[in-house]
Amino acid sequence: MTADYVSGFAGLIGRPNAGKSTLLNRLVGRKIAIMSDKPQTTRNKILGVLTTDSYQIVFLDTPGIHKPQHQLGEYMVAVARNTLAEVDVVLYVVDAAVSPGAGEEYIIAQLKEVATPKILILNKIDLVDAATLEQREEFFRARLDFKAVQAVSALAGTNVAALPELISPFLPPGPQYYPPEMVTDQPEKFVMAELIREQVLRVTREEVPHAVAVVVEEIAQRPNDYLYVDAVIYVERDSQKGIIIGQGGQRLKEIGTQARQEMEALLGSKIFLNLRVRVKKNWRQQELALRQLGYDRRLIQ
Ligand SMILES: Nc1nc2c(ncn2[C@@H]2O[C@H](COP(=O)(O)OP(=O)(O)OP(=O)(O)O)[C@@H](O)[C@H]2O)c(=O)[nH]1
Repeated sequence: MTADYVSGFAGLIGRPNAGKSTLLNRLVGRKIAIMSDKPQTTRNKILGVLTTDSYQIVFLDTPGIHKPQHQLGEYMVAVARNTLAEVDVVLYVVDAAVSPGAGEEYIIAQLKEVATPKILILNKIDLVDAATLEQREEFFRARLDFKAVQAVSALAGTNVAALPELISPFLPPGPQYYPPEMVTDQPEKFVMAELIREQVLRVTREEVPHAVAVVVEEIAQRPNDYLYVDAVIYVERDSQKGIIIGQGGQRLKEIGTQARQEMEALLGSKIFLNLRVRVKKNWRQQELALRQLGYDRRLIQ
């Protein structure tokens, strides 16, 4: 690792079907984004990590941003926008084979609100001719200021290798957040956290807004094929803690039971879930995600 090492976060954004997962699989070189068939109501997920001798790029999903506001609630839109503002660079992936419509205009409007450097990725060039590609580039350039535009075919792998070199100039000096051998994060932890969070939202409905984060702190193998899972539900206020726990702990019990059953179905093993609720004012998803992997950003910076 060199003294001028850079590392940071690249936020991926794009309409469903633009090819984000395919691109990430190409970039990081392994099948990832395992939750892609779930509705995109999730918080940012770390999709993958690309580590070289001179930089480390952590790819973050920015879910929700492509959805119309009324489906999401203002809070979620604000969270998505905060992510875009917090990452070091935004990768906007578009399907060059289709004419940009209202969905793209919506994303463009969101991106206009943030000052983060943006890179446009025109995907699926294997399906379009040169004139169309030029038209698409003009369309997007006329609407947003991009630091770079790269035409790729995520499926065929064309030009994908050029992307990291376009991204790395926008990363600040920083440490390797993740061990170099780690291609993706620990997906099972993220999946489990997500399953718990879904149950929290389901059981509490409108009472607790989306101010909930879940961190799976430990997964341990126990005798008789049991997996011990230790998880914390973070909320921002004491009142929210009360809502989640419920009368006599009833709600927390329901959340835990449902989440455990889903985990068991997904992982095919028996699970003992130890679930707690903690109040943490102004939690930030990136910090929690790093913590989930055993890193404390405050300690390593
Ligand atoms: N021809 C062609 N097809 C592509 C390319 N990249 C992705 N696809 C296809 O487009 C479809 C959508 O790709 P995904 O990677 O799942 O898209 P996504 O943006 O992750 O979609 P969501 O999960 O809905 O957000 C899949 O059928 C891919 O095989 C490409 O470069 N060329």
